[in-house]
Amino acid sequence: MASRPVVPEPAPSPGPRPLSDDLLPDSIFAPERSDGGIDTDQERLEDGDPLNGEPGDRGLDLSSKQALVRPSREQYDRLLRQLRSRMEEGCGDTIYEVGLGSDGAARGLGPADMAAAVDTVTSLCEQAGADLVLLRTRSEAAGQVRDFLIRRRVGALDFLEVRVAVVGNVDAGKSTLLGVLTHGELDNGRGAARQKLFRHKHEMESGRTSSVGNDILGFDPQGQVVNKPDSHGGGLDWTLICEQSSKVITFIDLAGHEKYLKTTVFGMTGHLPDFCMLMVGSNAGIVGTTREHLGLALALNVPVFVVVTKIDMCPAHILQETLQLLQRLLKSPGCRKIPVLVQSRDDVIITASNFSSERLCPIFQVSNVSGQNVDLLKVFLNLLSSRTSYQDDQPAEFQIDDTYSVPGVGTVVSGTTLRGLIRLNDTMLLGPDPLGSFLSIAVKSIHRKRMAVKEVRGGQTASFALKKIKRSSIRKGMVMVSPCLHPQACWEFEAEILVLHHPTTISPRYQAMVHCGSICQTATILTMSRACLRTGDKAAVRLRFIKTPEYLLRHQRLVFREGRTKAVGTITKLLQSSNHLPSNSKPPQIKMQSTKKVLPRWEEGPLMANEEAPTAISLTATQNSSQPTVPIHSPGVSFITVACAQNRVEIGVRDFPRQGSDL
Ligand SMILES: Nc1nc2c(ncn2[C@@H]2O[C@H](COP(=O)(O)OP(=O)(O)OP(=O)(O)O)[C@@H](O)[C@H]2O)c(=O)[nH]1
Repeated sequence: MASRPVVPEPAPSPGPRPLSDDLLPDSIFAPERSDGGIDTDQERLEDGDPLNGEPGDRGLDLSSKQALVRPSREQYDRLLRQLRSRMEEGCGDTIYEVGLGSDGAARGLGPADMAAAVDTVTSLCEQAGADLVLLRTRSEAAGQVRDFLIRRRVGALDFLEVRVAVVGNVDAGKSTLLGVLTHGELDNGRGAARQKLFRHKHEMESGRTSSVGNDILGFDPQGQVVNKPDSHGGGLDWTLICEQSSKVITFIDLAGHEKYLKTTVFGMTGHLPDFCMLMVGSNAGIVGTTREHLGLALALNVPVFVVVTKIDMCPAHILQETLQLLQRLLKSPGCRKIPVLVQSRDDVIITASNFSSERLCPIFQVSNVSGQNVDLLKVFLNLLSSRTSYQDDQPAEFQIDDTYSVPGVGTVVSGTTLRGLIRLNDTMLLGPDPLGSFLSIAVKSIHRKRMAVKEVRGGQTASFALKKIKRSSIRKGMVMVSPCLHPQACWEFEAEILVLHHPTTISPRYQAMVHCGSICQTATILTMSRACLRTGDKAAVRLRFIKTPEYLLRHQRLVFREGRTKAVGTITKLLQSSNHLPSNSKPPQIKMQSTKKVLPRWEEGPLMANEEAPTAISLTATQNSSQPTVPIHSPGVSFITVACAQNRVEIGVRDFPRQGSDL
């Protein structure tokens, strides 16, 4: 560790700088300041985002560029706390500027001061368990300014994870760019690079992505790409990549064609992307689903960056036209973005440092055939930080976005850990089933990106092998949560929605698909705060799922969609808890298995038999009982059959007075 300089001078702390005009790269996209285009200092402070490090430091003089040159012991400690908190905010990494202050003094440090400041930063990184990589050095009025990437050191089986959803119209070059990035080989302009990514035969034949695909790109602590395709099959060894990486970018490759829109919406909501990479073919321009995909990212508050492809084959004036159209679209009142054309490594560092503001929208221009600017995109990807910060002490929640049956392993579920920590052999509650119940389940093994691990944290994707459960019992949209959360499923909820598009009017009883996290189920509008809704209208609505109850959270974003009709919104209230059948449904066929060996008992609960004449009824189940607690085939009792443990169990449903539970 470098020695700690101790000289009593005011210690500033180089925190994230608000973007100023002179920092913006020269761009055809001059940011509009009239609509508050760039965050001012005042805005940032009002947002609760301190100008320099911790809020507690605000009253101290932390503004001098000399801060890192000769800090006192107390100042050093404060700088260390500030660095740790910035790394936490950045989910493991942060960009650190040396030689800049916010006190108005001329920028830059002389050689001796710069060397001392770098010593201090190196020492701080040692203390914080982080690696330091120089990103760039630039000359300013009073000397040099250096930008460093500081990244938390990770263990052999750990890596920082960032998810990027890849969207854009058909033929924009999405799969091709991912092939080029992850396999390190350029395209031939006729679809060679994308072949390695397609998962289905029909995709190989048609050249169209139809499913949600995952590809990974690993970076070592120095920011070098670690992906090395196998020389025989051209496949990637995910385990090797994860072992060598300090950061892994997971690309969620989504379909461009309109007929796969449902899958694309599911990818954007269910896979929880940190960022959205919108791809635009420079020759085709803003066509097809481009606007729709951009709108979806904006509706879900996912920061967007744009990659314009095929610049090798596009005449200059068409490229300019596409870029100008993009500028207009991004600056329009519906988007309110600040487009920034990225043309150099400096531009990359500036835009990456300020990208988390969600207002900035970097635009890259690349060729997958010549490889032009692909390296700039790689540098940018390495600098992206996850947006999901985690705390291990929160109760764990995991949302399931896919299920598998793996020979020799059994049932496997994949998805995203929303919060908390899940360890091997932990017991979680899996559900809800069609009756809104949750089942106790043990985690047999855990994989992150095909690599066996012992635990996963909030913000990380993972696959769990589960004990004693059939794949058919699990569906996308279910969750696994910590038992201490006492999860409840709900049939009905209230949401504030904004109608983005509808050809006519929406009124009560209208049905559409609700996408919320990995939930994807039709719901009916029961009531609305307005008589009818048209494009652009906002309303509070009450919705009811038509098939099964779901596990929802207040403040979750949702997309309400049917054909070209789209609304977005936020859940404001959860209305009904579990064990409520939908008003118009038959008793569901339950496939869930119970691992409990205890004899199921009568359970009280108000099930809605039908909406007109709600009747309190009750359920009973017997498991290999020679003396069932209820005469099973008595008149007036209807039956459904459920699987319960390894045995068939009959559940009788009949009219049953609320008070008389002593059957
Ligand atoms: N010349 C040139 N061709 C490109 C470039 N990028 C992609 N292509 C070609 O464009 C075609 C379409 O690329 P894809 O990667 O399949 O497009 P996509 O956006 O994934 O399309 P969907 O999967 O249908 O949504 C392929 O033939 C590629 O070879 C590029 O930068 N330059």
